[in-house]
This record gives sequence, C-alpha cells and structure tokens, in this order.
Amino acid sequence: MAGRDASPTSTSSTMSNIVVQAAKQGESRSSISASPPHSTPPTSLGDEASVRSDVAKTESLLETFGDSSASQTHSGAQPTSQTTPADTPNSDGRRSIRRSRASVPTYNVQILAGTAIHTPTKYLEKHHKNVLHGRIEHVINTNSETSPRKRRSKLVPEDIDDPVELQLATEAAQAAQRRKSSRALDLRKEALRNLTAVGEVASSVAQKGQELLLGGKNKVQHALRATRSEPSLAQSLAEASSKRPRASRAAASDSEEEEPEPEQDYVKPKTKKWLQQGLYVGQHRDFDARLSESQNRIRKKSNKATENRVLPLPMFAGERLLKGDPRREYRNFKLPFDTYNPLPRKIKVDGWVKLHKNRFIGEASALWKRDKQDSSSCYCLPEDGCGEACHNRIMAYECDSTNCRLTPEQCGNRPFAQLKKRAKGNGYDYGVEVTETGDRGYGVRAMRCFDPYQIIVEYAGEIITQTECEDRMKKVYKKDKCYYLMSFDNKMIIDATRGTIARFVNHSCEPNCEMIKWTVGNEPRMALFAGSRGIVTGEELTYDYNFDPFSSTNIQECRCGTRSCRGVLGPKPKHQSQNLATSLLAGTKRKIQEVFGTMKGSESPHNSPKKRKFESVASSTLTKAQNAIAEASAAREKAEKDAADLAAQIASREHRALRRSASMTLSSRRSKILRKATRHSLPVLKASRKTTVNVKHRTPKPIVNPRSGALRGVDKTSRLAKMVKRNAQALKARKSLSARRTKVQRTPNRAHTASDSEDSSPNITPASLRSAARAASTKKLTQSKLPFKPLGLSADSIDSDTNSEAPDSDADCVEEEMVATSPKRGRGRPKATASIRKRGAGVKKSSSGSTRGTNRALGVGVVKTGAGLGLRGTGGVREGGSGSGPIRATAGHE
Ligand SMILES: C[S@@+](CC[C@H](N)C(=O)[O-])C[C@H]1O[C@@H](n2cnc3c(N)ncnc32)[C@H](O)[C@@H]1O
Repeated sequence: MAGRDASPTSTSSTMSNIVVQAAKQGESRSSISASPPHSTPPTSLGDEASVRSDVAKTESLLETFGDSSASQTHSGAQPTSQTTPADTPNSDGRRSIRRSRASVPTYNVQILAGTAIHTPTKYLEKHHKNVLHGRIEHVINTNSETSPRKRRSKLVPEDIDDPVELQLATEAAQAAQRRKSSRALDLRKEALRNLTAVGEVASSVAQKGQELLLGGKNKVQHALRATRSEPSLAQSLAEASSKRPRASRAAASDSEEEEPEPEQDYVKPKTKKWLQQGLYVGQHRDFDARLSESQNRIRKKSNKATENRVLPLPMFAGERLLKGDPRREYRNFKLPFDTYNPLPRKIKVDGWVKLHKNRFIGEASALWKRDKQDSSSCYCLPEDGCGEACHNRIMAYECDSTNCRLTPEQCGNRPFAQLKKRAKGNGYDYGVEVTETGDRGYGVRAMRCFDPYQIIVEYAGEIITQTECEDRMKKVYKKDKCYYLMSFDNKMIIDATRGTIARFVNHSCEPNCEMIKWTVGNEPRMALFAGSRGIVTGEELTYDYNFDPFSSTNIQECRCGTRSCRGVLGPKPKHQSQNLATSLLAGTKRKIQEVFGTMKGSESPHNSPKKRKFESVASSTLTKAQNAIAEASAAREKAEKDAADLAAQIASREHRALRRSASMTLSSRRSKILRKATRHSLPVLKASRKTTVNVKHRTPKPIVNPRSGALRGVDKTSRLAKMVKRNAQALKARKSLSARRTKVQRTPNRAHTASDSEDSSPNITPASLRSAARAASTKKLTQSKLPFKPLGLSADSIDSDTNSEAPDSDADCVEEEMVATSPKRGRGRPKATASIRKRGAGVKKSSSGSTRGTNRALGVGVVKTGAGLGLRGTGGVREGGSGSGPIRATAGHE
C-alpha cells in the first residue's frame, strides 16, 4: 500500500495523500469534526460503521469543499479527540488504513473538467499515462518549466487564483492540446502504416518489392518531413514528442539509432522515347537506311536545307508533291519492310528442290575443264583492303589465301565467302525470300538492305551438258511452262530447276541487280549482285534478261512496269546478210504483225494500257524504221546520180579540151592571141603553180597525154596556155566540189532537204556516200543488241528435231530465249577494254595480267517449238581479261 501510495501515477492515491496529510494535522481535524451538522457521533466504541461513515462523510465533505476547507483546516482548526475518527484506534489498537483508504474515492480531473466524456475510449489509456501527477504546485512548476509561459498563458485563463481550479484548467488545456497533437500524429502514423502495407504488397508481388517498399517509406518520410515544415503541425509534433513517455522516447531514439533514415532519392521510372515521339522521329529528308547512324548524322550536317515543319509527314512526301522539286530525285515512299511484313513468308513452290551449291550431273563433271581456268592474283596492302583497285576484284576473281596476301578480315573482296557466312544466319541475314508478283509468277524480294554491288544470292543448280539439257527439255520439262536454264561456262548449262532461289528473279528493263560470273577458287560461279543503287528492304530483285530473239514466234510481254520498258521479252531480228536498215524494217514489221496477231488471238483485253503502250511503241518504231529506210535509199540514189553527173561532166570537159587543142594552128594571129593570153595567164600560173602540179596528177590521162600528133607543132607556150585554161576550170570545179563536201559533212541527212534538191551539182563525193552510210548506221544504233550466235544447236535443227519427236505438242507453244545483257558493271570493273565475245562456254585466258575484263553470264536459249521443246545456245561468256561487253545469260522458258 505504501508503495502504491508513493506512486505518482494514480490520481486516487494522490488525493489520498492529500487527505492523509490533512488528517495528520490534528488541529485541522478538530475543526472539521466540530463543524459538520450531519455528523453522527458513535453510539458505542464498537460502532465501527458509524465511525467509518463519519470518516467517509468527513472525507466526502473535504471532497465537496475542496481546497477551501482544506486551507481552512491548514489555517489552524484544531480537531477534537473524540471527533477524530481517523485517530481513533480500532479494537486491536490500530486503525486499518487500508479499509479507510479503500473507501476514499478517486478523482479524475478529466472527468471533472468535462473533457473525458467526449474522449474516445482508445485514447483514454494514453491520456491516463499522460496525466500529470504530484502536488499542484509541483505540477504547475513543472509545467512552467517545460512549457513556455506564453503558451500557458494563452491556454489557461490568467484570472484563476485558486490553485485547484488552476490545475484543473491547466490539465484540461493540456488534454485538449494532447488530443490535437496526438490526432495529427495518429493520422500520420496511419498513413505510414497504409503506405508500408502497400509497399509490402508490392514487394510480395514483384521481386523488386524491396525497392518499392523503401521508396514507399521514403515517400512517407518525405511526407512527414513536409508536414513538419508546416508551422502548426511542427509545433504539435514537437510537443507530442516532448511529452512522450521517456521509455517510448528512448525506444524511439534507439530505433532511430538502429535504423538510420535512408536518404535515397526517388528514381523516376524510365519511359520509352519512341512511344512519345513516333516512328520517324529524327529522320531527315536525306536519311538513308543503308547508312549507319553516324554516317546519316554527317550527311544531315552537310546538307543544311531547312525542313518544312508544316508538312513533314509522311516522310516529306506531302511537301514533295506540293513543291515537285525537279532538282531532286526522290524514291517513292515505302513502309519499312518489318512494318508491313514482320515475318518471313514461307511460300512453298511446287517442284522446286532447293540446292545451295552447284552439282555436276553426268558427263558434266568429266567435261569440266578445270585446268583451263585462268588465275589471278592481287597485291593489295592491308590499308587498301582489296578495294576498287584490287586486281582480283577487277577481274571478278574472289580473293582467297592462294591469290591474296591479306587476311579474310582485311580483305574486302570475298563476296562468296561472305555469302556463305550469311547463309548460316537467320532469314534476315540471308536476305531474300520468294514472293508472288501477281502478273509475273513468283519473284524474289529483299528482306534487308544491300549495298551497291554487294552479293545477294548465288545462281546455282545442276550443271549439265548441252546434250543432257536437250534431253531434259524433250523428256522431263516437256510440259513445263517455265524453265530455269542458264548457259554457264565450258559449254555447260546451269539448270536451276533444282537450285537456289535466284532462279525466281524476274526480268526488268530497269533492273536493280546484275547477274555476274565470278571465279571462285578456280571455278566459275554465277551470282546476283546489287546494282549501283543498292537495294532497299522490300524491293523486288530484278536483272535484265535482255531477251534476244531466236525465233520470231518467241514473244512475251514484259510486265516490269518501268519507264523505259521495252514492252516485250521478245524477239529481235536475226542477224542476216541484208543491210541493217532493211533488217530493222523487216524485224519491226514482223514484230508488230506477230504482236498484233498474238493480241488478237489472246484473251487479254485490247484496251489494256500495256497493250496500248506496246502498240504505240511498236508503231513509232515502225515509222522510224521506214523513215530510215527511205532516207538511206534516197541518199543512195542521190549519190549514184551525183557520181553519174560528175562522170559526165568530166567526160564533156575532156572532150571540149581535146576539141580545142585539136583546132589550134600556128598562125601568127593565133600566136599573138596566145602570147597575149599567156601574158595574162602567167600570174595565174604562178599563183597556181602548186595547183598545176596537182592538176598534173589529177588530170585525166587523155588530157595530160593528148593523142599523138594532136599537139605536134604547138609550142610550149601554147600548151602552157591550154593547161592554164584547164587548170582554171579544174580549180573552179574543185572549189565548187569542196563547198559541197563541207555542206554534206555538216548535215549528213540533207539528202531530203530543199536546198539539196536545188543543188544540181552532179559530183558524187565520199562524203555523200558517208552520209548515206551514216543514216543507215544511225538506225543501227537503235538495235541495242548485236545479234547473238547460237551455242551449237540451230533453230531449224532443233525445231525440226522437236517437231519430229513431239509432233503432237500444243500449237501455241512458243520458242523463247532470253539473253541477259547487263549494261552495268560491277564495282571496279573496267569501262573500256578490248572485248572478246566468246561463243559458248569456256574461259578465255587473259592476254595480260593487267587487262581488265568482266565475266558475263552466258545465256542459253531454251526452245519450245510449236511441236515440242529444244535448247538453243546463245551468247557467250565474257571472261576476265578479255574486256568488257554485254553479259549474256539466257534462261529458257515458255
Ligand atoms: C526464270 S523465270 C522467273 C521466275 C518466274 N516468274 C516463276 O514464277 O518461276 C522467267 C519467267 O518469268 C516471267 N517473267 C519474268 N520477268 C518478267 C517480266 N518482266 N514480265 C513478264 N514476265 C516475266 C516470264 O514468264 C519468264 O518466262
């Protein structure tokens, strides 16, 4: 009990202390016992109840009157002995303090202050803990020490003099203050709890929850810091923390010491730029997908053209359409390949057996003249990297360890090795896929960009002999519509029916690729290379088949759709002995007749744009050819007429001269005349001495050597005079002649002009002949391809052959042959070199090591006649060292 009394935490004990202390003061007791009117004196000594009730009454009285009576008690009221029940010993001589104390009511100042009623229960305990204990004075003193006087004066009314009232008021004010601060604190703690819970949930969901939790905590701590910075809340917090129990404060400080507040900055999650900015962000008009980023940057910097920011999309196309800048050539806008076709399309082609490299079939292997292959070496330095000037590159030889000193990493001339490496990668590395063109069957499309002259794909398949090829045509491919045959080398043929994807590459009159033969490790190999423009992803790959006619019936419409489309994959006139103009006219006529005939018979509509285009091209070609023929024949006629006139003129002059000379006499009179004439003519003679000499040379014999006896008796002077006269005439004639020659040379086609028709000069000159020839040769230029030479089989023999063997074949089967001539040349290949056309297969040895040359693919004509199939060899292989010339590659097809 003593211990409990000493405890400052109990309000009841505090009040008991007060009462006990008051009871110990005997004087005050006496005054109290005398005063209350309702006190009942004990009826006996054992009347404990009365005594207790009396005590209780006294205490309740004290309670009721509070400190005022207490002060009175203190002031000196003397309690009487009989009225001091506390001092009255009990039966055993001792007063039970416990019992009397048990009856002492406790006082809750909060209840007294009227604040406890509204206090939520959950806060009561805390408030109990926070209630101040001890004497009022002590409490007041303590309060005044701990809290600023100013604040207390605000909270507690100053006009309270009574210490009890003052204490009550102070406690009420403090309680209110605590409520306020503790509420704010609780709210913050609740927020912290919530956020922590959120953080915990996040941590359980993701593995990075720990970070998020820290982030959440940090956030809360940030929030708390922010609230602290607010003046009103900061004050409340300060008070709350200062009034926290020491134990909890110590614990808090311990925990703070143990877990130092992490001062990590909140990291913002990263966002993807392209999501905000779009697909083409940052692309300038000169952007080239084939270049690297840095190269594009340099390119952009170098071109300072200001962009039109009003109409920049799509990819400047709108601006281009509006402005139509004629100085710049733009390529059509195309969606990036991986946008419209993100996955390679697997098109299955019936009957296509894939081969990745050449395979010799039958006798071809034995016939292959390996030893006859030429060799080449380069002497490039590592810094050159076998670039444009590499001898092997120029000769279309691939570098390897035997012919190049550089390592594969240093050397830039190993296209087939590069291709091999690429083939091991994925579809995009390989870079090509089969596609459907709609009107030209299958085709090949690029799945990536290719640099100019970069190797794309090898044209490989079965290498067969001509006999084997012919055999296959008659038996195996008899009913096929397309043939994949290309004349190769050594009189061999590549049959890509089983072969690489290159067999699907279509023809175009404006191709973006070239088919070139290279020598790789002493073996020739054909491959498709990118053209000078390079290839952009999604482009269809094409090369120029350059169909050369072998049969007039072999005509196929070209659907390449380019501006310079020749219209047909068809025939050209055969090379015959007839002159070029006639040949051109005949060929054109035949073409037109055939085409019109075909069109009439065909199912396609007459008014299709392609047909109309072809018709117009054909008719204009015909007109031109006719004009050329007319010009040539007119020039020839004129030349003949001129020659005849000239001859007549000369003959008449000679005749007149002879007559004049014969009629001359030795009369004096005539002599005088002659002397006079001689005198006048001498200066002419002198002036034209040189001319005279010429005349002597050019003078017809009869003039120089007159008939014997005709000049007998004529002195030298008279002869001279005659000669002078003739000379003058000849001079005049020559002048007129030279004038005519000048005119004819400048205007070779003047044969049809009005001035020419007025010119009656009968002289025929070499110039006029030349002009006629030139007129014909101008037309010759329109024939872009020289006539091909068949490999070994003549058309007639094949036709007759096939006719005899397959007499029941379709009547509308056509014979077709394509000779691919590539006008462009690979990088580093020479532009002007001596060219040797070689017919058939085989490699021509280079005449000298430095001679440049181009290897060209030789075409082989596949013939499908009206009665069957056949093979027609065409063109030749242009070899390195032999010079430049058209590539000839043929692939027969129906
Ligand atoms: C070697 S194949 C090319 C692949 C062929 N497109 C296919 O589907 O197998 C040659 C044939 O393709 C067609 N071809 C190629 N280029 C063409 C073009 N520009 N116009 C019309 N047809 C073409 C012709 O039928 C020609 O006979």
